[in-house]
Amino acid sequence: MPSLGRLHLITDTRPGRNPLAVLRAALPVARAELVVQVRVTDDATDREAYDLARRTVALCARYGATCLVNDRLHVALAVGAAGGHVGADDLPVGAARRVLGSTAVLGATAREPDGAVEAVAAGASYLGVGPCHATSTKSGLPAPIGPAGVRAVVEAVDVPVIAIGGVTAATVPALRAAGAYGVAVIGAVSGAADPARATAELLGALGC
Ligand SMILES: Cc1ncc(COP(=O)(O)OP(=O)(O)O)c(N)n1
Ligand SMILES: Cc1ncsc1CCOP(=O)(O)O
Ligand SMILES: [Mg+2]
Repeated sequence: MPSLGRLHLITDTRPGRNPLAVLRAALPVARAELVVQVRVTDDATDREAYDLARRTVALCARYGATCLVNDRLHVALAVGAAGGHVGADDLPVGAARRVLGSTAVLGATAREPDGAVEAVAAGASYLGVGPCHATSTKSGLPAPIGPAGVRAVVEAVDVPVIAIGGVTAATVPALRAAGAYGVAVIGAVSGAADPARATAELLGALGC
């Protein structure tokens, strides 16, 4: 399996956002260091998810970036994405691994060490850990775990830990110091006035 990029950019498909424009800005800056996770709103149709994922796979291929699909693993397979990401409301990790096959990238959401160890045993190749900080991008989340919560998971597993939730360039150093391999963001890039510059700042903070 090729090495995982350290900056995960999750698409923002809420009304008024333009995920493909954001990707066109971020990809030339981050190239192979970028993992794009196609995440659509729950009310999006599979056809809408497929169309965005298909275009994202093509864009990523131009820059050597990796494309993953959130939740909808049949869409990941249909567009030839490198893999997918699942959480508590999605297919269990073991089932997701069977769907995607042994060589795919499979991310799983974890919040504490026990869940993290279980996810890795079931076949996760990286963990998305959070929310690290407060965020308004996703509702219904539990309290933030902070860098200390990230460290607890890092110490329990031997796969890359990707910190998520309210991550900005300013909060990256503490997350890296806690052992995070990389970070996943939505707002820090999609909500930025200049997404290319925001991408460069995140990469700089990650030491890439
Ligand atoms: C890298 C990364 N980490 C965590 C998540 C959250 O996944 P999940 O808990 O399934 O929530 P949704 O994103 O599906 O709403 C993620 N997507 N990516
Ligand atoms: C999908 C998800 N899962 C945990 S936090 C989060 C949202 C992250 O978005 P942002 O980077 O804008 O806080
Ligand atoms: Mg999910």
